[in-house]
Amino acid sequence: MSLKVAIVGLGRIGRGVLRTNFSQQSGGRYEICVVCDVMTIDHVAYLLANDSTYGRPPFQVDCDDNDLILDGKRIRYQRVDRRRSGPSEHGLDVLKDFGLDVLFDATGTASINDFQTILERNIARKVLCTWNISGCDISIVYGVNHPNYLPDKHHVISASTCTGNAMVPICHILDKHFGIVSARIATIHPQLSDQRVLDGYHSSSQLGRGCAASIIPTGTNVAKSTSLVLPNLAGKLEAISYRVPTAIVSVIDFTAYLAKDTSQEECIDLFEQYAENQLSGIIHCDYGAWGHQKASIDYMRTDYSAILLMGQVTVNSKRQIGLSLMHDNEHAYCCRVLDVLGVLESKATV
Ligand SMILES: NC(=O)c1ccc[n+]([C@@H]2O[C@H](COP(=O)([O-])OP(=O)(O)OC[C@H]3O[C@@H](n4cnc5c(N)ncnc54)[C@H](O)[C@@H]3O)[C@@H](O)[C@H]2O)c1
Repeated sequence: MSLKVAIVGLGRIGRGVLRTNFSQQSGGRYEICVVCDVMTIDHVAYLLANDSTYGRPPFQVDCDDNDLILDGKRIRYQRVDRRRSGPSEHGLDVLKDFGLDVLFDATGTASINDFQTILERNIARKVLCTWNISGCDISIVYGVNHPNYLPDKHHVISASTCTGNAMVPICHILDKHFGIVSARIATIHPQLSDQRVLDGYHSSSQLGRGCAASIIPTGTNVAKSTSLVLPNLAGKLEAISYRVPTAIVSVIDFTAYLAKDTSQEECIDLFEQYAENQLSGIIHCDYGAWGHQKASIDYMRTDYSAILLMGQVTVNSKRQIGLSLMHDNEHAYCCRVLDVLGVLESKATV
């Protein structure tokens, strides 16, 4: 059964999922029948065709008054604005006509009540979103807990966050084999659209600082993302994020205290085994190029949720492990969103 999907929010992630869906399979891996944003349709076409980070997409982009046209395939565009008072005014009710299986929300601005309304009004059978939303039925990190998805029980689904998708598989391995006593996670994250370009007012003072001028310490939900999927780690993780003036690819610097003794060799073997077997396509062990460590930009457009820099794996005093991870925070995340859609599709009842 091919899922009928709507994308609401055509920002970095919404456009990324649209682009990746078309790049993975001619005509699209899934049937995205309608896409929505507050922008006019010409703005969407312009941003899809011209991307400062990834360049031009590998398909032709065009539009008319109602449809985006990607390599000749029409996708209906619906202008919506959830800030207006009720569902009939904000435009989402129109989506009922599409018989949607999944409304994929990549706005970052919706509430759990918005999602409940979508389900109650039969606008879509499932909602999938791109952040940790309180009250969702399940947070899925593909590769680790996606078999736990139950179609009769889980209707509002989170695909976790980009850093959650990187951190959870690694924590899963370490906790299963050695037990994590406590850990500190530092993410070094590229600029995001929630930051100011120049110093100005923002409800978070740090995110109001000019994004190109500084390395900006800020909060991150990665500890929450991780413990939502691995509840055994609740209360054991602390995290900080630094926003840096780059466009793409995140780094995670990770230190954990383990409950059992181990060695650098044992950990390297374990990561290699997982990368080749249970977590193939999700984690990758990277040894650089000709003995040289690559730079973050070299990992742009990689599909893996987490790339382990194998030259940086350290074990001190048998119980303290240090790791460096990299991941394309947009593209790899969009690949995982499509994988989660695949899980919903495989368990969909006709
Ligand atoms: N950028 C990343 O690296 C990344 C990775 C994983 C998850 N996420 C999450 O994905 C979400 C979106 O992030 P982004 O970087 O794509 O942000 P973005 O600002 O680039 O995109 C958000 C889009 O949603 C639209 N939008 C906002 N409110 C809307 C509304 N009420 N109705 C319709 N459209 C609306 C905006 O116009 C914009 O086009 C956030 O929750 C973020 O945490 C981002």
